[in-house]
Amino acid sequence: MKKEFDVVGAVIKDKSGKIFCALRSENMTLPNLWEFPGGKIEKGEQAEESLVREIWEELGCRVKVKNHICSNTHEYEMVIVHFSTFEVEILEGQPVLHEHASSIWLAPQNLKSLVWAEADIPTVELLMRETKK
Ligand SMILES: Nc1nc2c([nH]c(=O)n2[C@H]2C[C@H](O)[C@@H](COP(=O)(O)OP(=O)(O)OP(=O)(O)O)O2)c(=O)[nH]1
Repeated sequence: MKKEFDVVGAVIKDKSGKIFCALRSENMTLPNLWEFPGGKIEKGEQAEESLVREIWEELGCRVKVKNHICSNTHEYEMVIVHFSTFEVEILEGQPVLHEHASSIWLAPQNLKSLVWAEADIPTVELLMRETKK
């Protein structure tokens, strides 16, 4: 049986509405794919708590979790990921890459120029649709 994980991802927007996108490094699972920073929800954690912890570990900044954006399940070759994204606001600091290979701030309409982890596509499409309204 495939392993299943609950995973949270953060949609961080700057003042102009650009979104923070992070590139998974070669030594991570799903290498060289773009994602929303975050990670697996650990036992006993709420999704929001995990996201605050993961962003602190991965990007060294303090964040507040705002609204839920999207939840979906994606079956990869090796694992099944239950993925939820939330908009987060930076309270303190700026993202510094501790684990990712690279990062970029992109306007929502340009998000599709990156190659995303497959579980992230529903969030990417929703963010792109929102700006067209
Ligand atoms: N963080 C994150 N993981 C994602 C995204 N999309 C997606 O499919 N994933 C997958 C990749 C991994 O299989 C899983 C999360 O793993 P991770 O390596 O980021 O999480 P983690 O730091 O808690 O894991 P670990 O290395 O401590 O085991 O979810 C995304 O946008 N952000």
